[in-house]
Amino acid sequence: MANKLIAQMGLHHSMANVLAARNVLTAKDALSLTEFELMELLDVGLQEVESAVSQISEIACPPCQTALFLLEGRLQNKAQLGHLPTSLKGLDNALFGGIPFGAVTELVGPAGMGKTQFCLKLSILAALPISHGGLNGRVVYIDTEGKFSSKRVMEIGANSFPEVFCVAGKAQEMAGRIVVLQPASLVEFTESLQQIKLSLLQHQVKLLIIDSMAALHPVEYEKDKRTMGQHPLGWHVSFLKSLAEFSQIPIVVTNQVRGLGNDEVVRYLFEAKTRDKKTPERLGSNLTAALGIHWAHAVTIRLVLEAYAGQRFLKVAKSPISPPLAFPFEVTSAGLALLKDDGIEVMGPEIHAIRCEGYTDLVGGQSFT
Ligand SMILES: Nc1ncnc2c1ncn2[C@@H]1O[C@H](COP(=O)(O)OP(=O)(O)OP(=O)(O)O)[C@@H](O)[C@H]1O
Repeated sequence: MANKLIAQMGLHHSMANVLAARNVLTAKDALSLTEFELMELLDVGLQEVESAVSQISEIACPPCQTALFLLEGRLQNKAQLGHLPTSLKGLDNALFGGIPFGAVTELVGPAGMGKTQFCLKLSILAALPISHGGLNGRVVYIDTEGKFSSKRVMEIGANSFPEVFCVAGKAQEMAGRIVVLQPASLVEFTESLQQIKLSLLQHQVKLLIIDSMAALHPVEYEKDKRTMGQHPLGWHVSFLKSLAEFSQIPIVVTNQVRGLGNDEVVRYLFEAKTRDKKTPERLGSNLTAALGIHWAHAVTIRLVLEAYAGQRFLKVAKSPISPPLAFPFEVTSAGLALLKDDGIEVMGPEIHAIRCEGYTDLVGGQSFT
């Protein structure tokens, strides 16, 4: 509620314009200032400020409501709430439509498992015309590892949506909607995030991707977290959550895995028969998501991509609406493809690779908090 936009609150247009001109955009921006500070900043009288503050406060603090009221409201607003369909039928069914708007969704898994492939496909889906199941919007893709491949975007697009990508000029139009930022450091990444807040609304951005978040996480922190104090990505975690709420778009971030008691992020090459000696023989309970528990609590949906017995699986590991399901998948020239649309309920010990910190793990409902 603190992130509710003042522009959508029905204030008198002269007051709304003055607030916008002074960059007071959300309820939080306005209510963090005293009335006298607002008078000074906006150059208006006390009465106007009091009336605006009272209207903003009333809207920002909603009245009590019942579960029935919420249910009825949700049904009515279902179309507006929205999801970005992933084109993976089983996953979309499990998530009631796809990647939800207004929330942070995380893809976690070892290197080479397909997280970037999934992100590229999601970018295409967000850029596609609505008539083809897309969102007809722009995408901001923050590529912290320098792995973004336009060629692969074209390949996935042409193989998944030939009816769009094979029309002259359309592939270029779709690719032109994906804005790629490649920050070279955590400081640059922080600056990019601060700058895009307004652009998301102004430029019809329908999806924000950060691939990968773990690459920005300083390794020294994991070695010495007791003495280093605050989590280095603590601000980013809160900012992304509020950005998702504020912009009502889906935010997708990737995270890697590391060995327990081992600071290095695990590199796992799915095709390679020979593995790094440090990599556990079986991707078992020795792996954990590279960004720790603080991060795990901030994401609304966690999808784990992992391999077991020579097969890749996509698991819904954390979701407020879906049971823990696993879908076998492969990466094809058209991107990720599920081998089965019916998810396997993963409560038994048969599939488990990555510990999910901060909530119930898929293995036998055991909690690792
Ligand atoms: N053109 C293609 N056709 C089929 N499969 C492909 C193609 N390109 C990539 N892949 C598959 O995608 C995998 C790489 O996936 P991806 O780059 O998404 O990994 P990742 O999980 O993002 O890794 P990292 O954590 O290092 O970023 C390769 O192992 C390969 O199996």
